[in-house]
Amino acid sequence: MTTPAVTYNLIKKDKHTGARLGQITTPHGTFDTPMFMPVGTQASVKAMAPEELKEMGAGVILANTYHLWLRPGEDLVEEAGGLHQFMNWDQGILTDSGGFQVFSLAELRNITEEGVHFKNHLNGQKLFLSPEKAIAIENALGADIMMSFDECPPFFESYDYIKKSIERTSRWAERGLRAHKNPQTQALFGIVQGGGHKALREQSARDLVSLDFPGYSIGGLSVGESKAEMNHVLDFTTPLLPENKPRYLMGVGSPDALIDGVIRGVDMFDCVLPTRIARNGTCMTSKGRLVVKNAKYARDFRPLDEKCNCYACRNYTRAYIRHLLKTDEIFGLRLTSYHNLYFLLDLMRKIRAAIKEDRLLDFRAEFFEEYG
Ligand SMILES: NCc1cc(CSc2ccccc2)c2nc(N)[nH]c(=O)c2c1
Repeated sequence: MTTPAVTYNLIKKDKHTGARLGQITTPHGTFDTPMFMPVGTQASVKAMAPEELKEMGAGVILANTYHLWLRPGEDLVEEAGGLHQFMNWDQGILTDSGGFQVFSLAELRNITEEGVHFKNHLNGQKLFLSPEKAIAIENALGADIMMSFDECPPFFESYDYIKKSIERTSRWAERGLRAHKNPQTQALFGIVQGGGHKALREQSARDLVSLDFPGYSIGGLSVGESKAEMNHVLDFTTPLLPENKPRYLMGVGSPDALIDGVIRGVDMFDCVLPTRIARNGTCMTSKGRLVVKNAKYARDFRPLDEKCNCYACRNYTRAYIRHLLKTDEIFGLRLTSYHNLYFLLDLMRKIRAAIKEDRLLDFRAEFFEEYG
C-alpha cells in the first residue's frame, strides 16, 4: 500500500454544525484547516512576494494549469525544477486541471468524449485538452494537490445535460487516475459536479468516492446561483464525502460564503476575489466592503480596518492608500492586496478558534452583525 501524497487528520468536529477542525499534510508541509488558499494564477499571487504570503499565514496557494500551459509552458516550469522552485514557494501548491478555464476563457469549444477542442484565448491557435494531457501538465508543474479534468456545467442546465456531463466527468476522472505518474508525491482530487440537481450530485459523489481519491473538490458552484442555492447544494453534498478526507469548495471566497461553507463541512477554499477587488481599491473590512478610492476617504487618517493587525493597517492610512491608488502608484495595489488576503486568512484563523471552542454559530452571528 503506497503512502498517499496528501493525508487529512480530523482533529475535532464542531458540536453544533458540520464544521471540522483538521490538518492536511502534504509533501511541502502540514496546514491547519479550514483554510483559505490565495490564487496565483500565473505562478504569482498578484503583487505579493512569497515572504509576504508566509508572514500573513498562507500555507497552500493556487496556480493555474491552463494559463501556465499556454505561458511559459509546462516543459519550461519542469526544467526549472517545478513550480515550487520556479516561483520560490516552499509550502503547498494546488493546481486546477484547466477544464474550467477552457470553458470560461476560450472560444469555439467542442466537448467530446476524448476531451475539449478550443482556441487559445491569447492567439486563436487551435488546442486540445484531454484528461491525460491535463494530468501530464499538472505532473510536470509538480503541484502537491492536482485537480481532475472536469466539465463545470451551468448550474441551471437541464437534468439530462448535467447527467451526461457528470457521467463523462467521472470517466475523465478515472482516465486521469490512470494517467497520473506521481501519486506518491502529488495528490489527485476528484471533482464532484451535478449543478443544482440533488440526485446528480449524489451520483457524481458516489462514482468518485468509489475511485478512492485522497481528497474531493466540490465544483460547479459559485457560477451564478444564489448563496442560498449554493448552501443548499452543500447541505446535501458534503455529507456524501468521506469524513477522513479533505473537502475543497472551488472558487468560493467571500467572507460570508467561507463561514457558511465551513459550517457545512468544507475544509479548503480559494477565490480570486481578495486580490481582484483590491486592484480597483475595494477592501474587505470587519464592517463590510470599503472602497478606499472614494473621495470621502481623502482626509481619513484611520487604517483600512481599525480591527485589523496587518502590515497595511499597522502602517498606513485610508488617505495615503487612496492617494496611491489615485496616482496609480503600484504600492497602493500592494497594500490593498496584502490587506484583503490577510483579512481572509485571519478570518479562517478566527473560524478555527471558534470551532475549537464550539462557538462557531455565535462567531457567525457576531461577524454578520458587524459585516452587514
Ligand atoms: N467558480 C467556481 C469554480 C472555480 C474553479 C477554478 S478553482 C481554481 C482556480 C485557479 C487555480 C486553481 C483552482 C473550478 N475549477 C474546476 N476544475 N471545476 C469547477 O467546477 C470550478 C468551479
